[in-house]
Amino acid sequence: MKRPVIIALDFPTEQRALAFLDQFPAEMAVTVKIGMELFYAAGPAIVRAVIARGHDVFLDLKLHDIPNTVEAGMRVIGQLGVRYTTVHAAGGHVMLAAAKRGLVAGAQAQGLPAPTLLAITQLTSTNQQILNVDQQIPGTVAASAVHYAQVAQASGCDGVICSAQEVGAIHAALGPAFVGITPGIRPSWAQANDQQRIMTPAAAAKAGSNGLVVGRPITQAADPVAAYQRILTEWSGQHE
Ligand SMILES: O=C(O)c1cc(=O)[nH]c(=O)n1[C@@H]1O[C@H](COP(=O)(O)O)[C@@H](O)[C@H]1O
Repeated sequence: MKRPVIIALDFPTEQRALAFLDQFPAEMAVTVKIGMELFYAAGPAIVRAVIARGHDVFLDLKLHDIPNTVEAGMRVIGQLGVRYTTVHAAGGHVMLAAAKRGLVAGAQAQGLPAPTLLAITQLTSTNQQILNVDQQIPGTVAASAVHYAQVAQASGCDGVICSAQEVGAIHAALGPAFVGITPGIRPSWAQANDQQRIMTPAAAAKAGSNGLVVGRPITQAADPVAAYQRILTEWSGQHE
């Protein structure tokens, strides 16, 4: 299976996002994540523009609403030609199953392969205090992440978004084929920012992560292409 280093294209405008991508050699296809900031600013047009340049798109809109609304939203996302998309596992079984149904129906309507549906378990910005006090969920963050992964798998999701700190436990509980994509990645030379449950690319690879999501350590680097390649080398070096 392809193990991508997914670049989080967290920019406020289409111009800034495309100018960032212009720094990469034309023949270098990458996987980029378009999240709420860029999508709210530039809509489906930026998704199509990035795909037209030959890149894979992970559309990260983290749907969480009543099942009917999520199913309808996913039907539209399924028509865009993206490789991955996200939903919140906290929405529960009925909503997650509706998300999968909508995504598959949308892709089929366009004759496209269905995107990989990834459920958010516990955000990498969540710590023990947020879990126990704000969310009123007892136990550890890791136990909650594994639980949400079980709900996601039982509902037809293809994998989860989790911290690399939990991906080993999720694979142990649910099998290695269930995809675990891990943000909260910080090379030793980068700042943590607002992330709480972080890991280096090498440690995430050893823990069994199926793909990294990396934003600021690449997008805010003085030389983003060099930063991307440095992370790629650290990450893929551990898989050989
Ligand atoms: O769904 C995500 O991609 C996501 C889930 C999560 O638990 N934590 C997390 O950081 N992300 C996203 O991953 C990216 C991380 O960006 P940096 O912290 O700049 O590397 C952002 O676009 C976040 O929205």
